[in-house]
Amino acid sequence: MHVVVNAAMSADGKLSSRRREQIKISGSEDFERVDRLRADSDAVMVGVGTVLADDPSLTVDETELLPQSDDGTPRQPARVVADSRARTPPDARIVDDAATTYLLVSGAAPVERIKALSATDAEIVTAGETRTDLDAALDVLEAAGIEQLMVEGGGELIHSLFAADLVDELTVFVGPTVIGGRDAPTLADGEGFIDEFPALQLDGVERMDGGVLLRWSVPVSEPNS
Ligand SMILES: NC(=O)C1=CN([C@@H]2O[C@H](COP(=O)(O)OP(=O)(O)OC[C@H]3O[C@@H](n4cnc5c(N)ncnc54)[C@H](O)[C@@H]3O)[C@@H](O)[C@H]2O)C=CC1
Ligand SMILES: Nc1nc(O)c(N)c(N[C@@H]2O[C@H](COP(=O)(O)O)[C@@H](O)[C@H]2O)n1
Repeated sequence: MHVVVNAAMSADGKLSSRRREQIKISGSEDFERVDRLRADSDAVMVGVGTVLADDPSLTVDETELLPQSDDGTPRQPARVVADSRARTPPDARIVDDAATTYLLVSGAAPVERIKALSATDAEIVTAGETRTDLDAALDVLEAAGIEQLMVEGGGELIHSLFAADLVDELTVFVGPTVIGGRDAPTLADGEGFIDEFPALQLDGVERMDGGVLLRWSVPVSEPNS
């Protein structure tokens, strides 16, 4: 599986405000690029923090970019939520019938939450005891035919993916604004690294929407000899 993390951040590295409300950082050119990246991916993933904050649909707007299903309708990429305790609301847009949705829960998810979500069309994948085991869960997705996985955030999930060495590419739009706030989400939150910081290779820099798009890849780490 190829994992591409994509996000938009302010010039000071924030994904949204301290109120955790979605902020429009990208301009039209970047949003069109994101739409194409979604269309080129087999699935689009977020953490449940993003679902609770933004209620995203994660669908492709330009449906001409999509392949056709057997019934002739455009086939949207699947949606994926890392959701250890099954906190996704059953009426969230991400579990509507626009696309297949996988909810990656852990063994700690309360039975009544799982029951409520089982009434939606979402497929529930259990991996990990108290927190979603991303390595194991991504293996399940790969077995289901997901070869390119796009991850849109937020900062907790992105940190965990780097910590588990699961990221292949990182694209970041850095927009022309300052959000500030010590508690505002950043590109990689979680506990943070104190050594063995993930290394990146810069593959491209492009001016866009008054900001800049940075394309990074994650070099394959050499096994210890
Ligand atoms: N500017 C941008 O491109 C984007 C901004 N955002 C913003 O990010 C914020 C949400 O980000 P966060 O609060 O960091 O939440 P998040 O979206 O990263 O979700 C974190 C949650 O995912 C669940 N989870 C399950 N397994 C996990 C694992 N192994 N590792 C980490 N988390 C796991 C946990 O419940 C955890 O609390 C919102 O304010 C949203 O607007 C989100 C996506 C894109
Ligand atoms: N790429 C990008 N640029 C911005 O300026 C943003 N605010 C975001 N936010 C993320 O986009 C997702 C919303 O998806 P839908 O449009 O509802 O499909 C969600 O994950 C936001 O946090 N992204």
